[in-house]
Amino acid sequence: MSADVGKIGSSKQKNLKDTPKKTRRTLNGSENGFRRGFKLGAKDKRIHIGQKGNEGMYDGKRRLGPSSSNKTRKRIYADRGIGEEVTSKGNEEGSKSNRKAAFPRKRHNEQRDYDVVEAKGRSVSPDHRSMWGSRKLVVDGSESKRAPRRAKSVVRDDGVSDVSRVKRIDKEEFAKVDGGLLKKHTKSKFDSSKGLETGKKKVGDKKSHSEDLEGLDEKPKKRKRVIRIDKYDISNKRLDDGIANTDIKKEEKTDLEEKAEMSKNAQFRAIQPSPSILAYVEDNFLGRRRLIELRRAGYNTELSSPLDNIPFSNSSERERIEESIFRNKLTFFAAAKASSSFPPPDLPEIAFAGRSNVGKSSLLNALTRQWGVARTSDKPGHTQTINFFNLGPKLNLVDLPGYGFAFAKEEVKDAWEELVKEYTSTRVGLKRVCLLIDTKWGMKPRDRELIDLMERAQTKYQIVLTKTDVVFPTDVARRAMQIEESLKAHKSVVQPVMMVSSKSGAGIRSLRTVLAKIARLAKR
Ligand SMILES: Nc1nc2c(ncn2[C@@H]2O[C@H](COP(=O)(O)OP(=O)(O)OP(=O)(O)O)[C@@H](O)[C@H]2O)c(=O)[nH]1
Ligand SMILES: [Mg+2]
Repeated sequence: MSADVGKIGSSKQKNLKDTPKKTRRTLNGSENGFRRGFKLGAKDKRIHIGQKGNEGMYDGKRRLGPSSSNKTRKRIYADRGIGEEVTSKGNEEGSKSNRKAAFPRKRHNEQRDYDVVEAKGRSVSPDHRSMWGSRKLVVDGSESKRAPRRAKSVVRDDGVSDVSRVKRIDKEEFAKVDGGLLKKHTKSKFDSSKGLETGKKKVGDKKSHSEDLEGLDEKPKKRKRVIRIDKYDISNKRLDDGIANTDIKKEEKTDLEEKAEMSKNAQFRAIQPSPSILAYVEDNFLGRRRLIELRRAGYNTELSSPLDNIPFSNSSERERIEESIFRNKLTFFAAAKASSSFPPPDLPEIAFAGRSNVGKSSLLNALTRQWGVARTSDKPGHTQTINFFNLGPKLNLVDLPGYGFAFAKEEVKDAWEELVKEYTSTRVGLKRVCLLIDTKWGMKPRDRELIDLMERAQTKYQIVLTKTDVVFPTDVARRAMQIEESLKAHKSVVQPVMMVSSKSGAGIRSLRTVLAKIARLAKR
């Protein structure tokens, strides 16, 4: 019998299979010089604890008797047949020193285990319970030998997970481990999975048990594919060479783009604005300004667009506008989606063109101090038709849809652009196109396209820098200088470049003066 103690043979397995489940439980174990055994008889369903004395009893009602007084070794064998008694002589001799190391005299550790193993509310004597607290799996008689890896699969091959198995052990107080036995491990906590892992490491002769377990493992165990990554290799080559290469190329590309962008920036910074432009910027408080600076200069910063110095948009306040033509009421009278729906050119017209969101509609309102007549939005593409406004008996103002980026379909945007091109190149009575450029971003290819078109059509146009309040004064001057330089050779452009901010009101008065002059000089 002792020779069979630790062996998990296929014959044993067979026996086990043949045996009814409930009566398969004969357990034995050894620990700390104690000997305990549980034997469940086939008829009386009793577990006899201890090899010789068998003082500890476990009956069908889950009651445990007192522990073995002779303190023989305790070991649990789950694979014993009904009525079989198990000895573990080999264990006794083989590994006393190991056991000492594994189970030091720390009673408090054992005590922890006791609390966990309760048989349905009934108390179990510490000596018995302690052996359940352990999850050490002993396959061989020798504890000091390590269990083969297969032992793990043996435990799991019966289709019951480790966790549920241990739970069952708790519940029934039996170790039902095929071909193995549970042994006390003083250090183990009652963590089922952890406990089994620990046991797996410590038990068994690897070679002999691999052979023994061969029959049990009919299916070849699938090995998980392990991707080994060299922690010092930062190239990521092993994962995907292709991806790494494209990434590098992309990075190079963006680097080049950045350099180009940087060089553009550097070019812009290198621009030396003329003293006249700088003086104009300073006089009109263009660019980003502190409120305290404006206050010191005598402007009322409580007003909207304080630099325009006109508090409200009612008619009495509008009387303060220096140019009489802009005191008139601004009235919307036509919207056109196609050239066929343009109104007759009865009055001279001044149009406002530019990219979407550049501030065309806002400028119309700022010039006339009539907020909300031309609708504005922070969403590019708000104005989608050519909108005609009348400003008194002598002038019409025209708000054009923007081009470039907008929240609209490509076809729709193309249609707007075509409409703008048609209007600016063919419209009779069009006296000037104010081409608005965002001061921060400067001129874009689409702006140049329109310029080229107006040059061909000999339409007079003037550049107006908008949103000057968001950049530094020197940058406003630089941008004006840059554009003036780039358009020097153009014939239809009207100098100088105007600079405004609808928000602060800076430059609005100057623009009014220029536009009012056009109206005065225009012939019907
Ligand atoms: N900071 C600042 N923001 C401005 C200025 N002018 C307009 N804006 C803002 O810019 C956004 C666009 O203004 P719009 O007047 O609707 O621009 P738009 O050119 O008519 O735009 P589309 O009709 O889409 O072509 C709005 O949120 C305005 O408040 C300005 O001078 N300074
Ligand atoms: Mg608009």
